[in-house]
Amino acid sequence: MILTVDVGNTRIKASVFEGNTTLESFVFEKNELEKKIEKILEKYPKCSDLVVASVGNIEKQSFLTFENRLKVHFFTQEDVFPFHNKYATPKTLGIDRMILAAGATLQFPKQNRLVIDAGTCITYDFIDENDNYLGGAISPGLRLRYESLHNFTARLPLLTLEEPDSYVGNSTAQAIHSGVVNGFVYEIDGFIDEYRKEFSNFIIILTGGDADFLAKRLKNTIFANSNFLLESLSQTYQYKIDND
Ligand SMILES: Nc1ncnc2c1ncn2[C@@H]1O[C@H](COP(=O)(O)OP(=O)(O)O)[C@@H](O)[C@H]1O
Ligand SMILES: CC(C)(COP(=O)(O)O)[C@@H](O)C(=O)NCCC(=O)O
Ligand SMILES: [K+]
Repeated sequence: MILTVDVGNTRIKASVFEGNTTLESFVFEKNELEKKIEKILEKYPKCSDLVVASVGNIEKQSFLTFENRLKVHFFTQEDVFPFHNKYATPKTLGIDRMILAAGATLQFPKQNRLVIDAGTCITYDFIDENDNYLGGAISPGLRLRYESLHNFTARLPLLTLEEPDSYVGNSTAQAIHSGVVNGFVYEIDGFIDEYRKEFSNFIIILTGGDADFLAKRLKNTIFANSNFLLESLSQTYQYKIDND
């Protein structure tokens, strides 16, 4: 039994796995890290490994306190991954993106794959059918768009996610919702269309905190799985054990 932990820039997500089966998933804030992990381990004392991917400001040291109870593995760019990394700056590639790419490679062998993670940022990651990780894109996520409109202007209010009435927003609030939500959807559909011009066939995996909201709004059909990063973390860890 293993406990996987994904430290994003907004929240921490965790899942307990028995083999490939997810037993339970959790979401919590950064200041609750230790307390929540303690609780999970109390409930699942059979966890033998704690596996972490962090792009947030929580470092390896925060997990060392658990080392006397179980094996702790904190993924870094130095680990073995099941793809050939063609990124020009592999040392600065987000570990979350590497885990997503690894999960896509292991779960969907020998095909082109595009992974879209709609979290704090939207990240796009493309792995071709020969398992070359090519790169992708990073853009502001849904909440980040609402917040930056407010933070970097004098007159725009801070709004929370709402379905726009139309793409022609007829008030300040509706114009913001249209710009953020429709812009978000158009961007993703636009990227997918662009990839289609170059690669005739590829599967698309959509994940992240906004995946479910997005999935029904995209014109492209996609496979949405909000737990894909944690599932990938469990599979990549297994891959590491088998290939180290
Ligand atoms: N309770 C919540 N708190 C914060 N963000 C949330 C919540 N529920 C949904 N979201 C959405 O999830 C996105 C963040 O996704 P998440 O996958 O948690 O990010 P990260 O992995 O970067 O921490 C935000 O853009 C926001 O719209
Ligand atoms: C792009 C990210 C900030 C996304 O973080 P997230 O939205 O998952 O919290 C993260 O993957 C990161 O810090 N990447 C480093 C730069 C890169 O991947 O090239
Ligand atoms: K992301």
